[in-house]
Amino acid sequence: MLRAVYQLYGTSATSACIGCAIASPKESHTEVQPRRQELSAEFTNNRMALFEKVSHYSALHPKPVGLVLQYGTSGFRTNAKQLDHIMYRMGLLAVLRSKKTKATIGVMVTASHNPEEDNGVKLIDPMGEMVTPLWEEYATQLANAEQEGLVTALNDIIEREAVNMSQDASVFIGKDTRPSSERLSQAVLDGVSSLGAHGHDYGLLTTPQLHFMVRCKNTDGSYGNATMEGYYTKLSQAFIQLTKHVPNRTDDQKRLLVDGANGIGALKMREMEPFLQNELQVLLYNDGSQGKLNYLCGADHVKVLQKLPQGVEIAAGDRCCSFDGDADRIVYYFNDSAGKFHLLDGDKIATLISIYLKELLTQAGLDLQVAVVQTAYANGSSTRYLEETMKVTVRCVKTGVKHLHHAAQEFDIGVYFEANGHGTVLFSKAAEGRIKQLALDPNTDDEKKRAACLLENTINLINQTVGDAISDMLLIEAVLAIRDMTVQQWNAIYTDLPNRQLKVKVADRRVIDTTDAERRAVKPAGLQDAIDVLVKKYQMSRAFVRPSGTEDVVRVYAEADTQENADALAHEVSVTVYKLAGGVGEEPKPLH
Ligand SMILES: CC(=O)N[C@H]1[C@@H](OP(=O)(O)O)O[C@H](CO)[C@@H](O)[C@@H]1O
Ligand SMILES: [Mg+2]
Repeated sequence: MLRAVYQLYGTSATSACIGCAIASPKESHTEVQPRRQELSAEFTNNRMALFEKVSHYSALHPKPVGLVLQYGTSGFRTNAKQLDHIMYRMGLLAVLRSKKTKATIGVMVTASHNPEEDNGVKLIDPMGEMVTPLWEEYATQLANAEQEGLVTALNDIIEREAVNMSQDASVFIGKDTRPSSERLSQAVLDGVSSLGAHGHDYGLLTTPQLHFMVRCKNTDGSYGNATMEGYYTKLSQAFIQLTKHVPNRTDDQKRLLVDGANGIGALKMREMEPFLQNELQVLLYNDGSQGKLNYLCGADHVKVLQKLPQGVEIAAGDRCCSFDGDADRIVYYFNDSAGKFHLLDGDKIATLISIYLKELLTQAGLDLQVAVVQTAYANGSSTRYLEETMKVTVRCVKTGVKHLHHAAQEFDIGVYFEANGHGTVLFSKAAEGRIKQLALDPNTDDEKKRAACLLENTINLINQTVGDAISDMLLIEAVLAIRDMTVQQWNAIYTDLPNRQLKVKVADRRVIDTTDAERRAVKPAGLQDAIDVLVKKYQMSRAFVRPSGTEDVVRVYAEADTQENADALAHEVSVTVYKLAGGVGEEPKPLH
């Protein structure tokens, strides 16, 4: 197994020019040559000892021969049985990333809304954002190296990134409540320690909480304290500040039903409750004491099936929300007095928050641009409302939070939400500065000061690193209270176009290629033309297809003037995909 190391370093010690520790052998500075050789030998010995340790421990986390996995839309995600070697290797990669960035890196063990048997892992960069795309590629390379090639693959990354191996490293690790998460996070820790680095294990916490911790650590506490208490204190204080001036909030207004998806979000809501000092009265369902994670409950179930989760006792008009399995997504809903279900998804959340922010900015007299970032899955009515009624800039990007986050960073205030409820708000440094300055300025008039203070507390309430169900929930609750709005009034801002999402199984989903933020298919030939013909048959219609980044399926989305038409269009497009893109199994059947 160690042959690769000897091949790399055995023949010529001076060729080991990695990082800044060793000067290039091509330089001909004769005076320093002996010292350099001495250093090189020591360096080589250290590196070999390190790699021997990596090899030794990696044998305890062996890769199934031939297994190929990809760092997908949201990290690696598959059946938990296939992930032990991936976890170990992500521990190694996190150490390299930490040395490279000279900062703490996060590793989260979770498979979010996937079934309980699955698991996954994602890396968190220094400011709490998703790891940069180039390192996603490294993650895939390292994950797929066969056992005997692991050290070579590791060394390749070290060389390409000129990682200084003598730099200290620090890695934060967290996990969700899946039964496999304990063992898998231990494998991450093994990877971290086999490269001689320090891993801090937070144990159970939500994905966005780990993102928060990483950012706190790397900003020396200016974002908050990197502890659970630090997180709860920061958010609950901001929430209490925001709601304390709202007159006569009734118990009904403070009451919220929360579906915890039988996951980590439920545990953390319980922990947070005392910090909220009864300003929010949470009735927690699917808290994990009985049901299975994500099973017939949680944000994804509610959004995709457009119906209530099991296990929630809802009365007409009750305001409810669902988290997903790692609490980075949230959707709201209610049943009206006729028993009809109404969903308030990521698009409705983005709209509510944008209205609130725009109004405060006007009151504060601050000329800051608010933009909303969506994906092709955003309901057409939301885009129309935002552009035509609210006159905000709307940007459409590819599916996946990293794309939304990136686009949102371009604006003073970027509100981004996927329709499924994953999103947050980003404030540029300049925008934050101007808001804070106005709140402090003794010459600011009362109305402006009030608006600036509300904006300042809003910033503190938002987890700007990534979508966060708890933080988003508190923000929505605060906005509804401040604006004295009911969930019904919020829902009436615009009416969703009926829509349908379907999945089609094909032999190889890579035969589909898309453009225009995934709204048009450029491959296979003829597919887009066929979709265009189908779309023309219906009123107010739109449809697109794209290969999923997290499941082995092609996703179909359609919307139209009525639910029947949306269903029919989605079905017809599914059949077209099946026929033109190599469908497998039975041909899709009509929904009705
Ligand atoms: C239509 C849809 O909801 N797609 C989800 C899903 O991605 P797919 O690439 O569609 O499988 O999982 C992603 C990760 O959680 C999430 O970012 C995305 O929005
Ligand atoms: Mg999630």
